[in-house]
Amino acid sequence: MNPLAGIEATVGKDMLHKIQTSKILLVGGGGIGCELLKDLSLSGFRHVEVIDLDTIDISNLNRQLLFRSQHVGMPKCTVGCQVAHDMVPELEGGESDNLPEVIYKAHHGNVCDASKFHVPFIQQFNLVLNALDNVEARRRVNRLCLAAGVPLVEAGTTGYLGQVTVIHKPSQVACYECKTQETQKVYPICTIRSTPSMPVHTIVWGKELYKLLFHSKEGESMLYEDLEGEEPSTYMESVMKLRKLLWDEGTDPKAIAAAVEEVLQALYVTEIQKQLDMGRYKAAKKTPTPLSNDTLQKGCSSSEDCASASTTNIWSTEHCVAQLVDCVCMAAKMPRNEVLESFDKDDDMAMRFVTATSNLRSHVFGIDPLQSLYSAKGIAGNIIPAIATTNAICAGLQVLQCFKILKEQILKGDNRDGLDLKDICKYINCIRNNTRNGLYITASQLEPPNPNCFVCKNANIPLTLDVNEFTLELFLKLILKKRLGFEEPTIILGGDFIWEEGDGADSEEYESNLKKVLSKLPCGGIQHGSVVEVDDASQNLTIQVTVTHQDVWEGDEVDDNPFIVGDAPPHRHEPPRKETAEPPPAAAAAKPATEEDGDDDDDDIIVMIDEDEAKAQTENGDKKRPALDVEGEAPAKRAKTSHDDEIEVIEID
Ligand SMILES: Nc1ncnc2c1ncn2[C@@H]1O[C@H](COP(=O)(O)OP(=O)(O)OP(=O)(O)O)[C@@H](O)[C@H]1O
Ligand SMILES: [Zn+2]
Repeated sequence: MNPLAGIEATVGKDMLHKIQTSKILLVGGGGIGCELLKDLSLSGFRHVEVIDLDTIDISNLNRQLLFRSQHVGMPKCTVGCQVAHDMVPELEGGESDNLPEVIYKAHHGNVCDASKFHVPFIQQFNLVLNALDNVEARRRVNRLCLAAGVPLVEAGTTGYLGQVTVIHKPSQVACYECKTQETQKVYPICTIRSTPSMPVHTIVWGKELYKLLFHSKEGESMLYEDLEGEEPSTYMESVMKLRKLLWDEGTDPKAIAAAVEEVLQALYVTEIQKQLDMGRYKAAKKTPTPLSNDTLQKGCSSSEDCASASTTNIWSTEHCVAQLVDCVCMAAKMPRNEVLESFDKDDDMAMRFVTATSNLRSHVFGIDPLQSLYSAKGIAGNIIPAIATTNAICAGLQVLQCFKILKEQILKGDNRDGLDLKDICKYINCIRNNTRNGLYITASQLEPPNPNCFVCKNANIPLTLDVNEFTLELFLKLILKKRLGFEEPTIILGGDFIWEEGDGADSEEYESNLKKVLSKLPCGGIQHGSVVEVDDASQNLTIQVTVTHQDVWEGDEVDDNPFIVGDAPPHRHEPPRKETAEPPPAAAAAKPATEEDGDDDDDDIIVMIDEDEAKAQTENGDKKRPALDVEGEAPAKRAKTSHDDEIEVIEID
């Protein structure tokens, strides 16, 4: 019996032959990647190459079906390729002899490595499948495929939700970067500081409290207040005292324990009572209740073993107090450089600290439910558990899109540019609650490119900054690399080179420009109205940036170096205009960047904004379509488009 008879009956002889002779590149060998490898091999694909940078972790085994416990520690791509290779069905009677050899080739590395994965590499393949979990890598593959003219079948899942789409420049369809990738949830600062109402608010507060105690620069925490300033919160003095003791070497552990008790008293009793006395919570739905002195004292004198406390049970308030004392005393004993400056969900002490501190605050503010360490970790790290079934469904849908592309390639022969997938492929959504028509999987037409997309439409980028404060170094790091995804930028001003890097570049020649502010660069410098050209040969990308100079914004420290990519708002500190129905400029809520932004923790998708900005955002509504995969954030529902009425059931044609 021919093991591929089923496939042949479904797709036809010519298509099966195309499947057997095509070359496929798969980027990412994790949850979706394993499903894809299984689907591809069982469908008869004989040449598949996989790029993945990771090794197999024990936590992957529940859903990454090609891996077993003996594979833990080995590269995902190597094991995935071996297992999938052995699953490719061979035909009986030597019929497979006329077919190309079965090659499942692993590339253990980062797809952003321009020395290995470049446009000519991509051009070897009939199509590329993405099974990634982060924006940076997706952005890179998007650009490589656009430059190479190779179709990309992109997918992402978040819990029960999944999306699949096809990107192909010659087909004039939207690319991955045509829409802003929303990666941050926004909470007003005042909610976090004074009026929390949800567990996530107290967890964010706990992370900031961690920073206030352990970060080398206390000002990095949004809870920081200057003791010399106007009416600092009552806890600032005791927190600063504890910080000093922690930073001084050889402090008596008893002094630390006493100082922690003082901080707890100030945070959960004195400050709350002060706010109540000032009538702050008169109109609030729930009035906070200060922590009882009895709980504080019992917790502080507890001798429970905190390090091995349950991670799945909810700790009592007394135990939370004991945990905080234990965490701070433990940090005091550690060498300074071993205590993390900012919270990391994978650091045991940091996680115990944040669980305890946020639960005490939730208790005081009557916020339900209190969290176990395990569930607090989910919220703090914004983890939505991956669901194997969603991955399997999306991978299957990706392979169906592959069939459509390959069928079109049979019709168009070798003419890469003649391929038009606009009306062939679909944008597919997997949803948790069915549509009015009872569908859980919906498909709509691929959207056209965004005319303002600088990646696929070479649109000019407006950039607003202070040219007398911004150095070339910051321009490269914060704007070109971090914000715009350039790998090896070359900067040209009025026809002359200002900066060059990458293969064969003579960066040393331009080294002296790095520390210069933009207006003082050679060739007349970058001034108000200058048009700067930036090339990146590694991704065949050339852009033009039109610079608008704006003096350092009122109220901002020069060191914060704010900038706005996109249309600048009339004035960043202008109050929201209530009467206007006009949507805000795309970048109006852009967060001022600091140099530290480059070290952002990927898990930290929560930002704080001030009340005015928060109101402006809610009043104007969020018009963005959610990202294909927003790490850890439910893509909710796709914004309604003109195509949404054309929902259809997926079928193989
Ligand atoms: N820049 C990159 N280059 C190559 N592979 C990448 C890159 N970024 C991510 N990946 C790979 O993409 C895969 C994504 O798979 P998945 O979302 O299942 O993540 P995971 O790390 O396996 O699971 P989890 O994060 O849930 O533990 C991972 O195997 C990861 O190694
Ligand atoms: Zn685009």
